[in-house]
Amino acid sequence: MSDAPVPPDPAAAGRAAVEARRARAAVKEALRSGARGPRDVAERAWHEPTSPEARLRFAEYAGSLRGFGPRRVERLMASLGIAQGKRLGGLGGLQRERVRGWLADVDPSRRPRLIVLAGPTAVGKGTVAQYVREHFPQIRHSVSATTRRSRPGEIDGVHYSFVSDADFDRMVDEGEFLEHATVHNLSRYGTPRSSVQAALDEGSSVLLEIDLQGARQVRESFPDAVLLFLAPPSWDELVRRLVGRGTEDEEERAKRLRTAEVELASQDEFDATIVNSDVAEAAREVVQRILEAEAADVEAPSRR
Ligand SMILES: Nc1ncnc2c1ncn2[C@@H]1O[C@H](COP(=O)(O)OP(=O)(O)OP(=O)(O)O)[C@@H](O)[C@H]1O
Ligand SMILES: Nc1nc2c(ncn2[C@@H]2O[C@H](COP(=O)(O)O)[C@@H](O)[C@H]2O)c(=O)[nH]1
Repeated sequence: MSDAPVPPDPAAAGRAAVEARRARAAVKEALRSGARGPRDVAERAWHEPTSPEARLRFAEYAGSLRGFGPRRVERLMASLGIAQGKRLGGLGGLQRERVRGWLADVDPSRRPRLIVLAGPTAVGKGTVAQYVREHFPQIRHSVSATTRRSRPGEIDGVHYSFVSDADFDRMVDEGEFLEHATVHNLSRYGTPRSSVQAALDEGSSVLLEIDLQGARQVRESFPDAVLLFLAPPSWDELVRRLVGRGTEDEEERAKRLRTAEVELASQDEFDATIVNSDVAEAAREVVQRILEAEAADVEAPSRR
């Protein structure tokens, strides 16, 4: 094979540029229509430097907000010390802090919430949460720590932080968990306090996919958290999903189903039950509940 440099493909570059413009236009339209809030867009830009949000010019971003004409955008940029042409993803640390301060005034109509998604084993919590992750990037997801071994395909730091028993003990002792529990009498799981608090402070709601014991602990320490219970269409379907997933042996499946009976009996403790017959529909219902909760009670002081 030759080592000669591959000549650029102008047609492919042109197509990519058109696609990128389209993606930025979609973000602006979402801001204009109110489908996405300005805080969500800014945080996404800062967390994902290659995203369309990051490539959006600040002037276009601010200009997409209701009530922000060119003169107002110009004044805003001058007051925040942002030069013309600057992209959202290119803002420095100080500029980001100033933008966050401004957003706190401009978007006071939404309050970030802690959302618990619980439900029996294999009901589809992970599948629904993954759908939310892919289609509704404004909602953040907590990555739990666990002492269980990773399954094939699971990535440390993405699906879970896989830790030893000793590390888990240390994290408990140092108060690093917002809640933690031994689940199915097998392994320990815990929600990291600092990353969840950081996301809330940045104005994003955070979804916790945790068990019933964890849900109860969250309700104690965050009385304004929203607790959603994901239920199966039927018991038989739940068993089919657990067996079909094929990640547990017979003995562990039996343990999980025993926990599932207890969890199904606890639905009344939750703010809402969502039946997972169809993944996309269940995910949309979860997001709908989150948006409603963010918009509710904004005048009420946080009880946290
Ligand atoms: N609506 C659905 N219809 C059919 N199958 C589904 C649906 N939702 C999820 N599943 C399937 O059910 C199985 C279990 O899903 P998943 O692993 O997401 O459950 P879970 O609630 O996160 O389980 P656990 O609590 O044990 O971790 C998977 O094989 C998944 O593909
Ligand atoms: N209390 C908590 N429960 C958690 C947390 N992370 C996950 N879980 C729950 O554990 C079971 C089993 O999960 P699996 O990945 O081993 O199948 C499931 O119900 C999860 O929701 C957590 O941080 N705290």
